[in-house]
Amino acid sequence: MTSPKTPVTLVSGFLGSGKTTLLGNLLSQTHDRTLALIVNEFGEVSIDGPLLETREDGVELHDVHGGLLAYGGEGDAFRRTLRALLERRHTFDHVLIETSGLAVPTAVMVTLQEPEFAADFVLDATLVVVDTPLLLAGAFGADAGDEAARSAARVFDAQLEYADVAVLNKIDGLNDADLLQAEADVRHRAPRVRFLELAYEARLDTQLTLGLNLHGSRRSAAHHAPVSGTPGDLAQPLHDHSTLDGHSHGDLDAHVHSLSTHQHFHEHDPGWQSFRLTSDDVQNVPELVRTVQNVARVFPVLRVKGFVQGEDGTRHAVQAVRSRVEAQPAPAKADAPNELVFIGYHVSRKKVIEALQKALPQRWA
Ligand SMILES: Nc1nc2c(ncn2[C@@H]2O[C@H](COP(=O)(O)OP(=O)(O)OP(=O)(O)O)[C@@H](O)[C@H]2O)c(=O)[nH]1
Repeated sequence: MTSPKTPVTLVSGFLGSGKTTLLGNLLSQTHDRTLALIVNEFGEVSIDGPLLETREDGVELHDVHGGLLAYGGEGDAFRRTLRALLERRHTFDHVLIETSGLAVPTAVMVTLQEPEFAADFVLDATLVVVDTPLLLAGAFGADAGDEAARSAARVFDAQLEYADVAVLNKIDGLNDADLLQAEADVRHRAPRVRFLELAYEARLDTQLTLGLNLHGSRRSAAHHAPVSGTPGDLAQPLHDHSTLDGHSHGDLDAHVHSLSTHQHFHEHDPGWQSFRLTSDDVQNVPELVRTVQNVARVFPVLRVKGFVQGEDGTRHAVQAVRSRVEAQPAPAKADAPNELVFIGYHVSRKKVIEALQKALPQRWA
């Protein structure tokens, strides 16, 4: 008897939308199944891997950093990882894949449909994590001011297009009117998204996230049962299932068709660049936070993340999404460098170094 296919959930979402935070919370909440996690980051070093590594025992983490999960290049690293997972398929129940904030999930979807993998893995659902305050602020508007914003809008729209579930994240400070507006925005931009979920403080309901079976060939009406229990009005299914057309996400064959006709989405806008800076000095963390904030205001830097050693000896995780910067104590790690990864659009490494040099006594290079 052949064993059932292992479900795979894809988690996409623009840079800094909260994918890693949501996954970290999901891992610590999920006790009824064993998860394998593949994380892909844009940039030459992994920051999310270490953040997730410390979370939970019994989760196997595969870090495919260095670019976008896509055809060729990193796509081969992804295939190698999938092959490694295939060999130990009996040791976990579900695979979660976090794609980079600049990736569109189609490349992963296509790879899962290759004969080598399709016999053992099945796409469960594709989630897109939405930075709701940024959406409401118009940061992903097609008519947004600069080229960086327009490129961000294109990536975001392509991520929405292939999502089954849109997760409205970072909603802690929002009121009902904001949430209704965000729902309307998502509905308008992505009429094929099937479900909206609200993630309060980056927490998702496991029942509404894993095991949705939205792409399996033996789907039944029953698989929607848990979704009907979604809390809150906004979390209702966006569509009557019967109204979905053949091009929709509801059917494996339809997907093959739609994916192969949309391969151009894999082409990555070369304007997006990342670089890593390091420092040998201990850092005045509040001062560093202020400086990173200024850098993000002055330069087209949309994301900064890394770890630094504070003057009091505490290691901190630094996270910036646009000019919103925070530093939180992180687990100590001997000999870990002070490192910050900057991701931006046509951003000059040299100018960012100069700006840090000007504002801080510590040397970054
Ligand atoms: N206020 C608030 N902040 C959040 C929430 N979720 C995530 N964040 C913060 O947003 C920042 C980015 O979160 P990540 O989880 O690293 O985002 P990501 O999508 O994995 O980022 P990339 O992998 O770089 O694209 C961090 O500073 C988080 O603490 C939330 O629900 N509310």
